Amino acid sequence: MSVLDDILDGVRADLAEREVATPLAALKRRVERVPDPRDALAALRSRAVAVIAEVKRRSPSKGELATIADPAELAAQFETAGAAAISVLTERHRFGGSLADLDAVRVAVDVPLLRKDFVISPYQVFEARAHGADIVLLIVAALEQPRLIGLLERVESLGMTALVEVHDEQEVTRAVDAGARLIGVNARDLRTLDVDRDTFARLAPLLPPGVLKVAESGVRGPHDLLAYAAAGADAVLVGEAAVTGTDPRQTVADLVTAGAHPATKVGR
Ligand SMILES: O=C(O)c1ccccc1NCC(=O)[C@H](O)[C@H](O)COP(=O)(O)O
Repeated sequence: MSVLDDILDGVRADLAEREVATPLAALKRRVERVPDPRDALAALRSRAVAVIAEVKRRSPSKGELATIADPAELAAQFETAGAAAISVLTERHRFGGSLADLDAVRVAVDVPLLRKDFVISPYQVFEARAHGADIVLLIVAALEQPRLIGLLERVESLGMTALVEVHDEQEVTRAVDAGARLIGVNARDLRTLDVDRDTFARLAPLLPPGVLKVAESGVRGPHDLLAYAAAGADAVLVGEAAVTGTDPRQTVADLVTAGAHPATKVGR
């Protein structure tokens, strides 16, 4: 069984429990009471290369990354450092995340929030909005095309932005055909979990003008951000480096500084 299949099994089991605990009708009522979503595309466009900093406790590739006792405080440090958006992993089994983390971070920061999970059902999209998310991750590899299109429409109908994640040329075609306006190229191979930073440079030229391009995974520091910028990234998503350093605020601040005026950025 692939890592993705294993993750999706856990996601389906958890989802079935939550659907019983909180029926969709109740979730929809909650959505009506939360403030409108923030404009994530505008926030990401406001920097030459925006930094999306991630609250990431553990991962299938690295195991335990950080003991994050207070995700709200960590996210506040990311925001103070200049992160344009904050990603919160909410998957439980392999990443140690939760919707409680999303709630805590929502209260602590004003920047757009990404619910980073393995979204396979409209229920999870309503859930993301009910818990204050502005952006929802849709992983092309986890979704048949009609479902990808349906979820993208659902995300946008709730005023949120979909970050549509791709790993290869075929997935780029599917994301573009689905109408994605924010596309993330993830350098981490979902079968081997290896990170190949050249994936972004290979796929970015296939993305149409007007699509905002996010380089996901493998950012160890400013040099990686600058390399992604040189290949055309509008934003980078950084998890491990942001949570494992001794000073998360400084780690993100250094990335933000590098992203403010990159010497080379394709497409600018
Ligand atoms: O991080 C993993 O091991 C992983 C494994 C399988 C599916 C997804 C995975 N990570 C999710 C992400 O996309 C990353 O958390 C994100 O891009 C940040 O990556 P990094 O900066 O390399 O932690």
